Amino acid sequence: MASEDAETVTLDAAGEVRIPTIELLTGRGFVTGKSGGGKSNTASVVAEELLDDGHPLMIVDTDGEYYGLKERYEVLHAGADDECDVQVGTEHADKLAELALDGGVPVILDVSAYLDDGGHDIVRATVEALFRREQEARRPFLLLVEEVHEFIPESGGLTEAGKMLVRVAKRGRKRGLGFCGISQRPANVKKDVITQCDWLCWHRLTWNNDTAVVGRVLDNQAAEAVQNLADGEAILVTDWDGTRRRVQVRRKRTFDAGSTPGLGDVDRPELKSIGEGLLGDLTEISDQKREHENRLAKLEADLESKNERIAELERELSRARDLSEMAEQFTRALTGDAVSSASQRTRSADDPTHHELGDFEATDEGADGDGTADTPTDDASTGDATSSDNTDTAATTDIAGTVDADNALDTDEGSEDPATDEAAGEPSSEAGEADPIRVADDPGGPGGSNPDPADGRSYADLLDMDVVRHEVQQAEDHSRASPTYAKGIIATLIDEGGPVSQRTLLSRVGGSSTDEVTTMATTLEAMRTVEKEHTDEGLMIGIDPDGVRELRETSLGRERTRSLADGF
Ligand SMILES: Nc1ncnc2c1ncn2[C@@H]1O[C@H](COP(=O)(O)OP(=O)(O)OP(=O)(O)O)[C@@H](O)[C@H]1O
Repeated sequence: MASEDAETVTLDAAGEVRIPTIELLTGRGFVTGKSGGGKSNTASVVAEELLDDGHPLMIVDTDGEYYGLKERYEVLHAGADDECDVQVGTEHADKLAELALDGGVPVILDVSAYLDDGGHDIVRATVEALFRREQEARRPFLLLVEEVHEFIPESGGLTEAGKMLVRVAKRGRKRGLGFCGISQRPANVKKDVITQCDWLCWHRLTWNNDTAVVGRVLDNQAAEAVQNLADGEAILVTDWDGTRRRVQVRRKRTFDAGSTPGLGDVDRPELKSIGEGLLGDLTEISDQKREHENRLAKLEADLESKNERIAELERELSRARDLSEMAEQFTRALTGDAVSSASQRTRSADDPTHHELGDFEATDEGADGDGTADTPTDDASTGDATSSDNTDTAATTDIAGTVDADNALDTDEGSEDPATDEAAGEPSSEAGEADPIRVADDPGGPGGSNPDPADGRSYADLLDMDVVRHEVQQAEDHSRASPTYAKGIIATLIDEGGPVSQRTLLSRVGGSSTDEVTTMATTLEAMRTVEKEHTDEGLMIGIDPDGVRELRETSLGRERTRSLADGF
């Protein structure tokens, strides 16, 4: 029966144990007793009494045993289990607090089915929301917490939920927020909280540690008495009237779910359903959360697929880079780099200072084995590609006819004036003075230009090439001269380091007349190894640098083509 006096609630069947409602709602209580002692029944009686009078409360139900209240009262059963009116998470905390405090809706926060820390999380969030909201609401409201030792243990640290409950226990009263902890092991509950309570209900306790707590909080007589209490019987201590009495709490009127194993296995009574309107707000939050989670899942899936696409594109890019690099190497091989690498090989292999005329007369191995002998026609096809090299302004040869590659390169880079380039044949006094190892500046005229200053080749270097030897051999073959006549002319031109007159050549290489020299020079000119020029001093014959360079380039080009072809 509901209390006749709205100012009090009655805990016993006889109606003699009355407690001021306000003390229950806003005070701090502690109900304890060993398993089966009757503490849950007592808590349910308190709840029934408050609900009878229309007072709201929230029960943190750790074992799913309070839903029986719904047999008589409209209580919102919120939790994780399907049997609950609504499934809630921390996102519902504010709404639960609002419904409870502003709407006056009694709530069972059933945390029995949450996994891991889920129960503590929702307790923390909801109690925090209640505490915050009570700042404004100031509505007398009782928070009942089962198995409170799990949240506020005597030893060990407090979880966030525990800290929040301690906060309510210590400061809730001023806001109208009452607190009642329930535990079967008082020894395990933080003593600060127990000793701060305004009302305490000690059911049967038998464990020494627990009765010792009774002894400390009350006295030895109580510690002795508490061990012999019957089911539902308790020592009730109330601060507001300073009394301690032995009472028999009545049996609760609503369904006793505590005596059954679980939510699903019980033959449940008809339970009062909570209004659809109340659930609407909570389910809307659930829908929003589900929508949010779906959106998040979709975004994560999109992100994953984009990451996969990025990885795929990166792989493609890497492959493209490899191909591009390959193509670049191929292009370099077909163009400049092959020339320069060939030049490098030639430079490192040849020591120009050791080129003797005897080398030049060595056995000719240069004839192409494949029958594609270098011809003047072939030479012309590559002549343009390197003709610009012929613009050296201070081309000089050293003692052995060697060109200093670096100096020549510097000079080459410094010559930007085409007019200067055209005058390349003129002797440069500066160049001659600047470098003591050079004994002959470019004298101009036939053979006066260095054939290839850029890569440091001397005439001897160039003429020692197989291709040139081949041309010289051809020249000899096409003339009636002695087999070494052409070589003799070339050797003399190299030895002299510049153009040589027809007569000088005759005296050096011998022969019946200058006509013989002229004929051979003409043949060599056709082969593009020498060039002739008629001057006041008579016919001057010199090395044809352009021709020799073209011969060389053509030969290198062929080498390159052959090596690339071999590579495929
Ligand atoms: N006031 C009471 N009068 C008669 N019997 C009672 C009373 N309180 C409890 N009981 C009996 O004791 C049983 C256990 O009660 P209750 O569930 O309240 O104990 P408890 O201390 O909460 O136990 P547990 O800690 O295991 O939940 C009840 O099912 C009931 O049979």
